[in-house]
Amino acid sequence: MKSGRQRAGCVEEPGDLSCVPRLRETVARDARLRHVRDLSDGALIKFLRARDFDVELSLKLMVNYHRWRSECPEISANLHPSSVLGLLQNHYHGVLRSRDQAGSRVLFYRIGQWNPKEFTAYEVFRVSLITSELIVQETETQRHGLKAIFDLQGWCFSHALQINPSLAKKISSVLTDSFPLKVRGIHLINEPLLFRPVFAMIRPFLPDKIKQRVYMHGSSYMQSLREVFPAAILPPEYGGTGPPIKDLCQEWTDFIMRSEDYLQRLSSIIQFSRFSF
Ligand SMILES: Cc1c(C)c2c(c(C)c1O)CC[C@@](C)(CCC[C@H](C)CCC[C@H](C)CCCC(C)C)O2
Repeated sequence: MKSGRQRAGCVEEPGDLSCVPRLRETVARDARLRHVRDLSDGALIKFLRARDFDVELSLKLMVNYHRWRSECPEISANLHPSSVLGLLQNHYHGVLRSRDQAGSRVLFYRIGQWNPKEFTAYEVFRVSLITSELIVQETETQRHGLKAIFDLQGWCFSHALQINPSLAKKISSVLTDSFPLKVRGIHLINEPLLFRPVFAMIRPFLPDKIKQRVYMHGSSYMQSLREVFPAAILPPEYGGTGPPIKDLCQEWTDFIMRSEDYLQRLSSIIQFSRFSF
């Protein structure tokens, strides 16, 4: 039997939107989140969708999200894109124009375009955080999560040196329980032997669920990547028939730059609040 709300046509997904006021009350009563100002439906629902409408788990995710941000000001205090424009202009990162067959957003990162003499790992991390904050606003992404392609061509010793155990921990917590996005797949391509010790540092912190979603494709990745993503959405450089990498990077950089004001607002909320954990 359909519920009243379904009949009225308000529920457009299996999750229960009546959870929103319940989460709002729980957050309002929680001392750890007393500095959180935005308790709008939109702000709460992304945490609920990320945890399949379990209020307890959504609350935990919210606490972790705010704690992570306050503990990592080097990454999250200034989300203004001007600080990472050089990376974006060097075509380090882009997002595919179309979602995959599961409705996931598909992001790609090209390590070879990161010059570690110019940008620290924290700044590189910030690029991911910026994109995550932008795509988490999309309802479809809240529902179907993201997949990331890491092209590790050009990974060298100077990159490896930047990844210390503390950063490895930050990477694993953002993948696991500190950001309201469902990570549906991490696809590593062109990974050199030199990447193994770095992944060995991150791996122990990952729960089995995420570990199982990390795929190593090696250097003959074209075939196996096309088994994961439709050729029509992949750029030709990765064996697809979609738009080329440079167009995708340009489009996403333009989108990030147009979102400057929103990102600036997000950072100031974090900068001026005092979280006490
Ligand atoms: C919300 C969210 C964030 C914020 C995010 C990622 C994903 C999937 C997210 O959902 C993936 C990338 C990461 C963790 C930033 C990584 C930054 C570092 C400095 C890049 C260096 C290269 C890594 C050593 C390559 C392997 C990483 C995978 C095992 C994730 O940032």
